[in-house]
Amino acid sequence: MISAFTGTQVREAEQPLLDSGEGAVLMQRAAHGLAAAVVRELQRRGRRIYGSAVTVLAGKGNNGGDGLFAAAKLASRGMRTTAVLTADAAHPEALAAFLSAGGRAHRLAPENAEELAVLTAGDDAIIDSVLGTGARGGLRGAAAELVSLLQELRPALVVACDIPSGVDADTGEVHWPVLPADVTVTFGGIKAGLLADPGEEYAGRVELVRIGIEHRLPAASLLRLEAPDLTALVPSPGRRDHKYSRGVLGVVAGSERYPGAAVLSVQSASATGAGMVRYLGPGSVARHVLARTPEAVVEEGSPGRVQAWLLGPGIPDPEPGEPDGDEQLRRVRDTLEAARAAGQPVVVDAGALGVLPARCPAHWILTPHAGELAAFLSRRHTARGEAAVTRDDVGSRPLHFARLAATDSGATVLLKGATTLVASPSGAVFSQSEGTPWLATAGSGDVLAGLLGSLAAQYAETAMDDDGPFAALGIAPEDRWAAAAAVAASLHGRAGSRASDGGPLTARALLRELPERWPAWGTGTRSRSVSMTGRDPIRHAAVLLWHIAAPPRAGGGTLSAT
Ligand SMILES: NC(=O)C1=CN([C@@H]2O[C@H](COP(=O)(O)OP(=O)(O)OC[C@H]3O[C@@H](n4cnc5c(N)ncnc54)[C@H](O)[C@@H]3O)[C@@H](O)[C@H]2O)[C@@H](O)CC1
Ligand SMILES: Nc1ncnc2c1ncn2[C@@H]1O[C@H](COP(=O)(O)OP(=O)(O)O)[C@@H](O)[C@H]1O
Ligand SMILES: [K+]
Repeated sequence: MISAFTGTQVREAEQPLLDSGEGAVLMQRAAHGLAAAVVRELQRRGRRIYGSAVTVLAGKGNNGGDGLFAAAKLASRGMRTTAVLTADAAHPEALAAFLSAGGRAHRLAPENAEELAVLTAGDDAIIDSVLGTGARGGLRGAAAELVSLLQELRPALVVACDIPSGVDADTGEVHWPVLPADVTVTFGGIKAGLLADPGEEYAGRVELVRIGIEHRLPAASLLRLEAPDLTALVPSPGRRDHKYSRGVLGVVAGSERYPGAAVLSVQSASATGAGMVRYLGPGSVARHVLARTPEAVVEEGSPGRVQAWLLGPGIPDPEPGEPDGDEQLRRVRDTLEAARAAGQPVVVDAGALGVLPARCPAHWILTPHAGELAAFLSRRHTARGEAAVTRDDVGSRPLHFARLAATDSGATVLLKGATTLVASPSGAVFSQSEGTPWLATAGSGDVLAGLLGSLAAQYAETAMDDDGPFAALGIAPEDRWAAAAAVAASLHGRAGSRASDGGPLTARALLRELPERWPAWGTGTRSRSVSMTGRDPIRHAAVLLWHIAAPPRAGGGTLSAT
């Protein structure tokens, strides 16, 4: 699992060492890691180190100090080094070290910004050390102009020091302009803003350099599941399990207008391990569902026992002033009441988001995209006389609004996007980013909803217990449903990347990829390996053994009929 921290958390962890006079040592470690990353990246690209040119854009704080010390180290390896000092001052010791290593320094001013941009853009590498965790707001004045020009000139390699300047280390909010990095070398702890959009988009590959403060860090502000976590968390049946004990999912989805969402979500749930799927909806939709998933059970009256519910895919939003006008929405409301009384987990998607009560339990998982989250929050805010929230607001501050929705409603909130964020009402957040933009295709969210519903049904009985797999990974009880949703987001993203293979994909192709790759999600997808905490090796071994013992599936096959 990858842990990420706010800038404040990292600074607080550093403080005792700064107080005891070890700041210079920390900075040397950071600079050493930064210089090594530049060398590695140039070598990866087949560039010689000796004689290549690197420019450091250095601000006046410690971030600039890191960059100047790193450039001094690169100068001593024979690189041609230039510093562009973006402020009226620079870290004095670092600048002295840089100059005595043979570096040349220019002071940036409005008059020379264009000339320096052209000079710098042709270099083999640029180090962005203008602003770090001490930034307030973004680049201004000549520094903003220089970076805007550099953006257009597309430098060969940009390595950001700690965080791309202009990205908020705590939230991932972006103050433009920002120079997009190929690599961000971050110190002491990964900054949360590197794993949340829009900041993540500017960070490139993230590398963590340990500087000796790691054991002082508090609980992470943001977590990301990795392949070994999925291995531990994806459910697999015990030898004596039967279809009811494996988890039964009830689905209220689809409408005359959008029958496909019911088809896809039921098929997805059925293909991803639920022991049984019970479908509730209009007869015409049920016929489509059965045509694709004959193993689903269509319920006409009150359904048999279920462990969890999926409500809402393909159900239109409630009409203003007439929330109960629609037959499916009435079912959703009734089911929500029954599920609350029974303590059942519920996945709430699309139209069902419009009929939620003011307070929900944490085992209800909402799955909005940015537009749906904006509408959800706006309904609540305007009812209290507060300002509405737009889709753009959510797009520029997704971490803030996902957290707000979770704390305000009490539910777990999975906000879909390029990076999917899952906020627990406790404030903890998971961030998963294994997908591909090709996943932005109609029906892809319905597949996610079915997958998450299926997992919720399988997790409902015992997985959240203190001797279950989430506890074994050190996940706090109040954050386990958020982790469950993160498992779904991760599997969905990985399946999407495989189904796409760099090209367009359909929701049907995504469906085929999910179960086929069930045992092998961990391999071959982009993952940022940093640190793993508290994995239970015994359970891990047991799961692996099950996968080894399971017969290989036929190529392209799914567990359900297609
Ligand atoms: N504290 C430490 O000992 C360590 C800190 N490290 C580095 O230090 C950085 C944090 O250093 P600082 O606290 O000096 O913070 P910064 O280097 O981010 O810069 C803060 C300085 O920039 C100014 N400033 C803030 N916002 C600005 C803006 N929008 N435009 C222009 N100037 C602005 C401030 O007035 C302040 O002088 C980290 O990101 C990391 O790179 C590392 O060297 C590891 C050890
Ligand atoms: N640019 C992107 N990169 C990666 N994944 C994306 C991107 N855009 C959307 N997705 C994913 O695709 C899915 C789309 O869901 P949704 O918007 O509900 O679509 P629909 O309602 O049409 O099924 C979500 O899982 C989301 O995270
Ligand atoms: K920086």
